[in-house]
Amino acid sequence: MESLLASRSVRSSFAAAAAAAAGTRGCPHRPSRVAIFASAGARPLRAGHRDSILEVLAKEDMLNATELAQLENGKSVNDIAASQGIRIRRHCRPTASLKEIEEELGAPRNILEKIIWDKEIEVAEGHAKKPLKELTEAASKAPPTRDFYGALEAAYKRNGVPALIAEVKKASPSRGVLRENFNPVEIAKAYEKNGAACLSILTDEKYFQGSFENLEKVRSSGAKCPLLCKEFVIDKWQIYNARSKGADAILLIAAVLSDLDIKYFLRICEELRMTALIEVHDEREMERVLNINGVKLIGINNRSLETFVVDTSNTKMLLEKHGDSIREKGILVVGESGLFTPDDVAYVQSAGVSAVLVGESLVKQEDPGRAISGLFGKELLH
Ligand SMILES: O=P(O)(O)OC[C@@H](O)[C@@H](O)c1c[nH]c2ccccc12
Repeated sequence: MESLLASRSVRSSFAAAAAAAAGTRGCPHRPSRVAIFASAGARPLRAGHRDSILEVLAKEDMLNATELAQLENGKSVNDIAASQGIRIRRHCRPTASLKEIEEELGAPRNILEKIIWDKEIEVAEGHAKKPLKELTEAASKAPPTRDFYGALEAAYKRNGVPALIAEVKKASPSRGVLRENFNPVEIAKAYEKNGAACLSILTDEKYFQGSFENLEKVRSSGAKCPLLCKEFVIDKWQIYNARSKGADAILLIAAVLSDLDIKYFLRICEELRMTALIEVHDEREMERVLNINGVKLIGINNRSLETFVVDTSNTKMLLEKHGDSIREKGILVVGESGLFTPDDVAYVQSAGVSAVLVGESLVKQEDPGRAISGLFGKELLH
């Protein structure tokens, strides 16, 4: 499997084969991806069909790791995910109507699956508007990244309380609109002034009322903190897009991504010098992620993205079990969601987190900057 991830050599040999296949020349970008997706979800592809699609996709550098494995082994993307305990399915049909998708897979099982099904369509549209090649060029010209991991580590040492990743978040599917009068740059500046180590910018529009425009605005406003792009990443296109708009770090959600995709996306992050925050929610996801080399930052989400239930004891439970191997590997842990009081912060700190990711309890207050000292019970120093 590891050889699949040697993406450059795999891709260049595929690309050479594809270049020889005159019939594929000039093949429009989107239909080729659609062709694979049309049969990627549930059924393996016929060998001949598979090989020609593989050539086209490889030529255009459009495969993610799990798709490549699926094409090579004849296993469906959803089978590969399910074998790792992933409950979120892909429809792999970005041009189909919701009705057609639901005829095949039934209704989405939960909100996270719904978000991902919409994201598949959004990403396909993004590909069509801005080919990957354009984005990789833009990403290579973006100003250098800031050290997200280093900023968290330093802030924890400096303040003796978990470093703060303060989230610029207008709304969420579980809580609705959190702040009517929402100015992302003002909020980001207030967070920074009051000691946030890093900022998290929600970019999902449909469910969180975020945007890449917000990310760009905060980056160009003179904010110095490293920025996390808070997205539902399912495709490397999104990582290059985030980098080209100034992100220093990106969220990867283990409930959504197969091991192979996490490994592949980690490589891309490394290449772009970005930090990956890998989010887990349960025991199985934690075990999977701890078996992946190169993971430096793990977020434990106290909120289930499938049921919205928030339970901070989740962080404690997972760290009681895995704290030793996490420390051995030098991984920093971020406690995510549902933190409102100094007691909440102290609780996750005693469980072993070095950083916290907080949105609602800050953004809902009149002055989100001042809310920081309320959350920690003291002022944070820069
Ligand atoms: O607003 P809260 O409860 O403080 O949570 C912030 C952050 O943890 C939450 O927004 C979050 C954590 N993981 C996510 C994944 C996608 C979207 C949002 C999230």
